[in-house]
Amino acid sequence: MAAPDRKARSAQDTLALEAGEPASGRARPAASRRVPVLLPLPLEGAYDYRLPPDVAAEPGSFVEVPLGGRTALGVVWDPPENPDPIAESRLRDVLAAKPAPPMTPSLRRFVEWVSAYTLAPPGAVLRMAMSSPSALDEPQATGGWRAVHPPPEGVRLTAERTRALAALGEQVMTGSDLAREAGVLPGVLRGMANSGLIAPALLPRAAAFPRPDPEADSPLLSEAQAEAARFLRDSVARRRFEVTLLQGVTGSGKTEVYLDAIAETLRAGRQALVLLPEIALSTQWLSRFERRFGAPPALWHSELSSRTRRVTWRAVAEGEAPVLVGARSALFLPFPDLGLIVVDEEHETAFKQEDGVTYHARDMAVVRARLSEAACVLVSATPSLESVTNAEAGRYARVQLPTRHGGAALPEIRAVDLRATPPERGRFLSPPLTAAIHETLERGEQAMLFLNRRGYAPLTLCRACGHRMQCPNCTAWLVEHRAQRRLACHHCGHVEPVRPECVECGAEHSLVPIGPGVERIQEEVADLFPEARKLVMASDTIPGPAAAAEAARRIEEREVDLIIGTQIVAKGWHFPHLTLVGVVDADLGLAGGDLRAGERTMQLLHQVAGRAGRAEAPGRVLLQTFSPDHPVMAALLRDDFEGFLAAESEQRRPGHWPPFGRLAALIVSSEEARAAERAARDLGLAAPSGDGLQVLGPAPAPLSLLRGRHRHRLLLKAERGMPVQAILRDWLNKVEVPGNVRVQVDVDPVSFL
Ligand SMILES: Nc1ncnc2c1ncn2[C@@H]1O[C@H](COP(=O)(O)OP(=O)(O)OP(=O)(O)O)[C@@H](O)[C@H]1O
Ligand SMILES: [Zn+2]
Repeated sequence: MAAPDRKARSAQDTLALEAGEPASGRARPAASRRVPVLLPLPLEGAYDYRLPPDVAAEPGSFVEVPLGGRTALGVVWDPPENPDPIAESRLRDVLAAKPAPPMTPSLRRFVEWVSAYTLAPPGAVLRMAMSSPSALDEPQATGGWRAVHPPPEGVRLTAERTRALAALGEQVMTGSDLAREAGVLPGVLRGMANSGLIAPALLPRAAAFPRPDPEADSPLLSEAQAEAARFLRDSVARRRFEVTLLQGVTGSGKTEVYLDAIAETLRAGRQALVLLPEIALSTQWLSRFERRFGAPPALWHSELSSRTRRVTWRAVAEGEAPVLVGARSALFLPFPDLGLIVVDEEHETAFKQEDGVTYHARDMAVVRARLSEAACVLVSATPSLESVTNAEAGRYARVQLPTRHGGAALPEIRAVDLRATPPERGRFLSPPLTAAIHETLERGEQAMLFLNRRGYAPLTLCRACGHRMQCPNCTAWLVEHRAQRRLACHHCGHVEPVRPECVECGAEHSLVPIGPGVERIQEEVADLFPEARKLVMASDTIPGPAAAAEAARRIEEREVDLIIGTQIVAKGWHFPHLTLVGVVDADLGLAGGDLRAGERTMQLLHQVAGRAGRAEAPGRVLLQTFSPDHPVMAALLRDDFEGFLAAESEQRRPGHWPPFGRLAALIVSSEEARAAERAARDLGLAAPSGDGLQVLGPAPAPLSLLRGRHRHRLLLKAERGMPVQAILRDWLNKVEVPGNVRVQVDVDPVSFL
């Protein structure tokens, strides 16, 4: 395998001590084979086991093996190129093979690739590919009841029993379904079973996922859409790895275009995977899919029940889930024949996983597509500089949709200069914005106010002593959530009640909220527009799919006049009656100034703006800003996303910043401040050097305390084409890090906190 070193190690070598077992194996007939088994544990590599002749397993098979004193599940891996075997006598036996389709070679290569790229142990990556261990067992048929024919003689048929037999007819039903449908108590069914009227039977295994029909209801595509769709269909039909960047203005109908590519994948009998950044909020997307294909897709995200996970995982492995829509973890599902991967809103930072195995799902989607000989489509109105650069270099194809669908115009974007027309004291909405809301509501249209901050106020300050309410576990202010009467840390979840007095100086009624969150804007709007029906959309008010669907319904059916929301309102929504978008603080994302602050702000504001005027009525957007001349604002006002990216490239290219160079971060953390600092210093002293390489830091992280851990950061910057992983591996090998310190490796970091 690529990454780990597989020095003579066996389950026994490392775990015998722990389990207190003697290191000797039982004698076995010669017909046994030696096989490497990768376990879903953070180990350096696969362990060797002996495969007894009566256990049928091949590379990819899921197997049970002894590990220390217990049994573990693993995957038979591929024989290493340079075997460095441990003694035959010390091998332990594979216990059994699981009745599940073996892991395909392409998924095994993917696990290795992700491990080598991210420096995560291969077993930690494998763990993501074994996310539903119970799916490896044969699906159990559910027990139910059938009617006995002919009914035994002399058994009394009450009205209830007759109803139950009528409800049952010729089918097999579960007891609870039957009782409900016949309107009888379970006791009635027990009596019927005792007297032989009904008998146990197995329910037929229902197809968990109906096949989406590629011809069910395809819309008439516009000329531009049809051309783009043809390009993607051809790409799918070539059955080889290709990446296409599908770039179209907001509301141009990109979704319909890639749904067409999914239809082509279905016709080819292959599977399609769609990655969405916020699957829980994608209710409009799901109903659109169902309309187009006459059946829902399979879903994959962290909130599925374990039963649904099991059924879905198994269906994917058996090729029974033709289209799967999921969060980033769906990349590790066992598709046997993946023909297409779509990454929608490819610019979204939500695709970066920050804990555990640190990977970027967009980038790994490209890798998975390559290893599966599949087409890959990256979709966005505001693509990342990474993807645009790849397209310009010819590594990706690029297809564009320059206009909105159905003749809708793009919204007009204007700045409100807060220096010239400030809000009243203690308020946050300027006169031009409130006037625009007024006009919009008068016309019976909907308005949306965007502020990317949850809660009431981001900072609570004591007027008497100047104390700022801070999280005890993090370098962060506590955010007031007035509705719940508490202060919360948005990093670790710490909450405390709002107190009448200052914790520092004891002064009473001296605490004042500083700055707005969406709750505070809602309060201001309630004051200004008491009649308007309002809806706050933030992750705490829209916690899941049901709430998102209900919010979307209320907006579509015009039960809402004014929407106040955080970044969740920027995502893909299509609200035909929404014509005004007001951005309360357009400068917000520019503070802090990490590498991509400008790009991200541009993308976010462009996406929010894109919610306005998507149907007949024209839309407009007002950006409240203190710096209307900032390049980001200027580009938004000129509607010049391309120009912005070009300028951004020119800034990053000379210094070899991504995507013109590579970055990798080391985050050193410990509950003990001194230990973290010392380890960071040692890593700094051992830092690699050379042409085209630079190490920045160590320095305390901006979030120098997070969940009670003290944090320091180092950043490796390398020119494109340098072997970053090998450099990192050498570097880490040089430094002994004590057990109470964790060093997290983040290749291609997105966050610098
Ligand atoms: N060919 C078509 N026929 C009928 N309706 C269409 C067609 N194409 C797009 N639409 C409709 O136009 C609207 C906008 O399309 P869609 O949401 O796909 O745009 P988008 O490019 O994904 O936008 P965004 O990037 O802003 O999310 C949707 O309501 C969609 O159903
Ligand atoms: Zn905290």
